[in-house]
Amino acid sequence: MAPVRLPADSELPLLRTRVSDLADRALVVGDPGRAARVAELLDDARQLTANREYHVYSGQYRGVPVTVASHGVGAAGAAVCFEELARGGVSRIIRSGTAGGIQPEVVDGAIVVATGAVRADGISHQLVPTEFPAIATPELTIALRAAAAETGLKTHTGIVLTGDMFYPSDVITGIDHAMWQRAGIVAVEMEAAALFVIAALHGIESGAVFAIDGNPLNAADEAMDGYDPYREIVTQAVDGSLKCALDVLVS
Ligand SMILES: O=P(O)(O)O[C@H]1O[C@H](CO)[C@@H](O)[C@H]1O
Ligand SMILES: O=c1cc[nH]c(=O)[nH]1
Repeated sequence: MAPVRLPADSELPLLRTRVSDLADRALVVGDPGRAARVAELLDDARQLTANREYHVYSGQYRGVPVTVASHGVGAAGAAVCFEELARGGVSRIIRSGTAGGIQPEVVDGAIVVATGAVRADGISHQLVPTEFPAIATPELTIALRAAAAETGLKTHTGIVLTGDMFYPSDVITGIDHAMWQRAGIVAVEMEAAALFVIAALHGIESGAVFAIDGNPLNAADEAMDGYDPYREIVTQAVDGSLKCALDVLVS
């Protein structure tokens, strides 16, 4: 079955955006509030739609048309956003999000560029078997790493872990962060694997850059009791990673 491409005059069922209003390049973020803040950085920005967790804007960045869309928390809902953008003809998608550090040196305020993602999410296995790797487009990864280095913030590059569990249950811990630390995983988040897999299946480009908002193992806080992503040090890294994502999106 060839990847679906929708006609320009159709509307994406859940993003509720007309295909003809989409730019060729899209920045995706989890938080609708962050999408609104990114829209303020664009010229001629206009909000196309706000349906469920999906808030969609189009505008121009450095003279290049771009779309910004929020996808919410979790790979299954985010996959709807990524799939509809691809069906609508978007050919480059970059995710800019927050993530927790897994290696001891990956701490608050740093930027992480993902080379690929561990597929510990629930949706990507239903799209293609586990043996299929979740990898970012190498050219975008290299460009994101160079852009991150320019921010002056501490940056790391490597494989991230995409999981569905943010808060562990008190019955059993669902993700063995220490094991993934031993395997060299840099950071943990919840949507990148779905993006990389869906983009690969559609034959389009994808990349991801993250602001680190904590380190559950360093803090001995796998229960995430002390989680606070709204501190100034995290906001600076979020702004830095958004700028990297936009610069590479239009490069
Ligand atoms: O900051 P965003 O892009 O939402 O990304 C991260 O933050 C959320 C959890 O707080 C998850 O969506 C995770 O992937
Ligand atoms: O999934 C996530 C996102 C941000 N920070 C974390 O620790 N985990």
